[in-house]
Amino acid sequence: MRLIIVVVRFVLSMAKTFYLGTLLMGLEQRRAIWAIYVWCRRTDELVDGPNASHMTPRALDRWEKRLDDVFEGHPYDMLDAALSDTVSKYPVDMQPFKDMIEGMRLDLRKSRYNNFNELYLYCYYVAGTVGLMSVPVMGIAPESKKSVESVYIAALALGIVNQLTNILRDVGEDARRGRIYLPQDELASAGLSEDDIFRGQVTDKWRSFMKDQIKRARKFFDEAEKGVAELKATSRWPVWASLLLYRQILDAIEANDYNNFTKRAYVGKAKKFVSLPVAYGRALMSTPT
Ligand SMILES: CC(C)=CCC/C(C)=C/CC/C(C)=C/CC/C(C)=C/[C@@H]1[C@@H](COP(=O)(O)OP(=O)(O)O)[C@]1(C)CC/C=C(\C)CC/C=C(\C)CCC=C(C)C
Ligand SMILES: Nc1ncnc2c1ncn2[C@@H]1O[C@H](COP(=O)(O)OP(=O)(O)OP(=O)(O)O)[C@@H](O)[C@H]1O
Ligand SMILES: [Mn+2]
Repeated sequence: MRLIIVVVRFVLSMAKTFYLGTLLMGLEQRRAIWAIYVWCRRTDELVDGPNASHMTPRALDRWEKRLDDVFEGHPYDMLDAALSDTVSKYPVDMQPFKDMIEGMRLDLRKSRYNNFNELYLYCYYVAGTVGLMSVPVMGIAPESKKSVESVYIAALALGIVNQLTNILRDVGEDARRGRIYLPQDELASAGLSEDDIFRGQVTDKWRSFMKDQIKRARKFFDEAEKGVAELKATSRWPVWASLLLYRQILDAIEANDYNNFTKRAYVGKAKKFVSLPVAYGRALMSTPT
């Protein structure tokens, strides 16, 4: 019984949903995705984790130097070694890794974004990069007729929109940390001030602003969906799973009547569970065009 509980909890948490989805992959490929995931998680923990208050640009410089060592085949610990192994087996480029570190630097010094261009750049650094890192491991289907570039554009869109969604979900939480990721110019045109965000009242102005933000995010999801079919068959399931799960957070924000100040938009366990076979079905149906 205990084992069953452990297994069910494991399956239901989000990170593990990716993991479950990767079971169709071969061991080597799954290990490679895992190694990239762990490196990303650790990089994020530097600025988001328990020791984040001690984080300095210098420490990020050291982390970047360590990345150079990993790519040169000189890992510092076992988790690094998994990434060294990955980059020796797959044509993974170092630039997106460097860009993610740059995103963490940006997050340290910046807490406002003037317009969507600036926000887009931040989302690229911290999440679009994940898409670029993953494609060389997941692989493009040999029968795909689309350009390699278009697949990367879709992967980029998925990373970016996951981050946008994360930002839309966490408006209240971020404001309590003094951070507003939403584009200032768009807030202003909607007649919203920073104080409105800090006060956190769900007004009609706020609802209307949020509707536009969600609409834009969905366009990115649509863009990303177009690319999944071009991936190798075994990679489509985890990507569909993560796409569907993240996309449903937008629905959950709507269901909360746009109260992302004090209510966390949450995809319930039942919906998550259903998403897995749905993702599986889509993975089977979506083949390269
Ligand atoms: C199969 C699959 C999804 C593979 C990707 C696995 C992988 C390497 C994930 C790394 C994710 C990570 C830890 C990134 C660090 C930066 C970060 C935290 C970004 C945010 C994720 C949200 O998680 P978080 O736990 O931080 O949430 P909280 O803030 O704590 O609430 C992000 C929003 C980004 C996640 C980005 C992706 C999963 C990109 C996925 C894109 C692809 C796999 C490309 C797919 C290819 C095509 C052609 C569509
Ligand atoms: N039901 C959900 N609805 C919306 N977002 C979720 C849900 N579950 C998880 N997430 C998001 O996905 C991210 C990754 O999930 P993950 O399972 O890695 O969480 P975690 O913080 O590592 O906690 P745990 O170790 O307990 O699983 C979470 O930080 C959260 O932002
Ligand atoms: Mn985070």
